Amino acid sequence: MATDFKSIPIIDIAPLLAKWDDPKMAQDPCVSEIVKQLDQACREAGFFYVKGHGIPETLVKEVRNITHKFFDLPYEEKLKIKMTAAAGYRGYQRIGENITKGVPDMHEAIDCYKELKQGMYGALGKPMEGCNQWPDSPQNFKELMEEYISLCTELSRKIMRGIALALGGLPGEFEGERGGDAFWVLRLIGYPEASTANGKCTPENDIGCGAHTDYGLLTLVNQDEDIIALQVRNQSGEWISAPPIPGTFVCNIGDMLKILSNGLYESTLHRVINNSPTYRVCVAFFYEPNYDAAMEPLEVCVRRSGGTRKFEKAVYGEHLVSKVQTNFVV
Ligand SMILES: N=C(N)NCCCC[C@H](N)C(=O)O
Ligand SMILES: O=C(O)CCC(=O)C(=O)O
Ligand SMILES: [Fe+2]
Repeated sequence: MATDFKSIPIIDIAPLLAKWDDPKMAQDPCVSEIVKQLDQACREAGFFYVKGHGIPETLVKEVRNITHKFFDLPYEEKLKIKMTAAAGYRGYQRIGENITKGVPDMHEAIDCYKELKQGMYGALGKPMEGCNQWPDSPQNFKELMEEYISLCTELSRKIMRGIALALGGLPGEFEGERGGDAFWVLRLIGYPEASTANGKCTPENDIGCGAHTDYGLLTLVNQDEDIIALQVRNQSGEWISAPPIPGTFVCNIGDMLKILSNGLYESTLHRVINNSPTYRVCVAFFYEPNYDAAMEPLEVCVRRSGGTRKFEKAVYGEHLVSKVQTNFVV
């Protein structure tokens, strides 16, 4: 968010996806063009839309539809998969349960995380250990989400190869020890329609999700069509809308990429306000580093940003746990 951007750029990443695996991808002129666009978007806004991402639109929609169906169920039914600390913070949370800067958010959600093998990361992994809780109804929920997670993981990995080049690194910069066993988070979120008085929506009353940054590397936002609710903060503090654009994901940078890039890219503040008369669903996929990866500024980024290391080492899993434990008072 280093500028006063007024809108969020759209990047067609199809040529990057076609060459993601090519040892000479960095020399390819079509890839270079996309890398340039990614670099500019990440420096200026920390947010961009991707089109040409290759995930079938039918699946993208179906994931939102089935999420609507789940949130339409009676409360008691949803409570069958209630999120608890003992379940590794996985499962359903009611409206107001997630807290941002001390204020309850007006959303309900199901949180899912990559499953960690018991004891795999010792004390570091313990708070997040547990099995994802999937509802029995609607049918096929788990299967659909698992397919979606797998496609989003692949897509994110390929976009991160473009971002690695944008930072002046090698394509595999975010693989291996940093991201070769990437952690992920999936949040299925429901934002109630704005409350109405005399048939009119009361503007700016309820914050669906308070201003925050995301925690990892890259977020892919799949939001309901026809409702404008996601807002991104620019340098002067204006809130710029990120309206839904069919066939795209909204992508944004997380805290770990801010560290890795030595602040060349920032994790931009954003929030959600659903002022529409319609219930809104968003499916957010968070692509993260390896759970136990220690993040520090890449050499090339330190050089490119004046030679001073701006951030201390941070372990991704520690960052996640500290966030999760302040989001929920369970
Ligand atoms: N994994 C992510 N990014 N989750 C987004 C939740 C943001 C709200 C949360 N209460 C917070 O304050 O972070
Ligand atoms: O609902 C949205 O559009 C975005 C949600 C979000 O920012 C988050 O869950 O981190
Ligand atoms: Fe977010």
